[in-house]
Amino acid sequence: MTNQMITAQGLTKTFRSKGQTVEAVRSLDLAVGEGELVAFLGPNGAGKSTTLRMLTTLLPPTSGDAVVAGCDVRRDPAGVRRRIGYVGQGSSGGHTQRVRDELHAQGAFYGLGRRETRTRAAELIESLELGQVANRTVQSLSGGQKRRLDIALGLIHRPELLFLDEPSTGLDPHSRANLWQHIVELRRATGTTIFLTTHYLDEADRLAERVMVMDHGSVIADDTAWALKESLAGDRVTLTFESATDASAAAARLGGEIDGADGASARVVTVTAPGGDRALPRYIRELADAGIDVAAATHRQPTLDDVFLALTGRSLRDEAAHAAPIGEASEPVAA
Ligand SMILES: Nc1ncnc2c1ncn2[C@@H]1O[C@H](COP(=O)(O)OP(=O)(O)OP(=O)(O)O)[C@@H](O)[C@H]1O
Repeated sequence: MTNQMITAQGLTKTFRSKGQTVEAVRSLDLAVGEGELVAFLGPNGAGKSTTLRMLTTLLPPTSGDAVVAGCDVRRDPAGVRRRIGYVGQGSSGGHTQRVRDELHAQGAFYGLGRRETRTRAAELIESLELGQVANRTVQSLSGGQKRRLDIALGLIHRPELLFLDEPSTGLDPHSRANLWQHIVELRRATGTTIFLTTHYLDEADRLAERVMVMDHGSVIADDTAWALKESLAGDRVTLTFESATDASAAAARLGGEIDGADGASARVVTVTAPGGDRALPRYIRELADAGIDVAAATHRQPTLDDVFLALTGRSLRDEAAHAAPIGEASEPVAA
């Protein structure tokens, strides 16, 4: 059996502020095994960062327990911190220190000896391709280089477990892809367990072995991306007809939904079907036998956004677009 790197039972965080109570995390149970790469997804305000902050001992839980890298977050926070790396949302930007010196300072902070610090910094500079900028000041780095430095800083003491809070947010697609290549390669080489939050569903889909979806402070799904899509969303087959009458007859026959009440969308029917690529020709034949001609047809595999939609009736993409800006949360009075 795999050893557990993170376990939590009933982990809860309630903020009280100006007479209001926010239940940021509600009685969360979770288990992450050694060597896993787990992505934590959810809309803004779902409670992902608060969970990470409790697991990394930056925030005391209101109730519940968690053991992280073998240490209890309440009884041995120092032990947790020694064994984990944490890369938060804020970047290392603004420092006038050189990249190499920043890594040396971090090594000293973790109590590494001078020689070990230098060896380790050199290793990370190489593996995260920071060689060309190692003698530059941190503030002169690009966004992608800064995030790679953040990860190097989080790894200097060879943690068994690395927490990354939105590692790729704000990066352009090329830098995102490059950062991920480094994360995946590091993990392959060292077997480090990685627990991360991201708003990029495609990243979680492609790279994480397990996806946890959080909403309103609770985990509402926990499985591989493939299993979630297969069990909760199904493939989407979209059929377009010459008339709304044909569309409505087809929808009734196939158990599909008409996209809109009038106009062109009233002629479009969407059917959710497992193995949609195989279902599509069958639908077309069945409708032809009933005298209904299909004008156009497409098939699309489900995404993690479809999973969230199936679970909550809301789209994660829309939520992200309409989310309140960071900083609107009121100051906590009691934790
Ligand atoms: N220090 C705080 N004081 C009061 N409320 C807080 C505090 N920190 C977080 N919250 C509230 O707790 C809830 C969860 O916030 P959290 O930052 O954990 O969400 P998140 O899922 O990480 O969101 P995002 O994706 O935007 O980072 C939100 O309603 C937030 O406003």
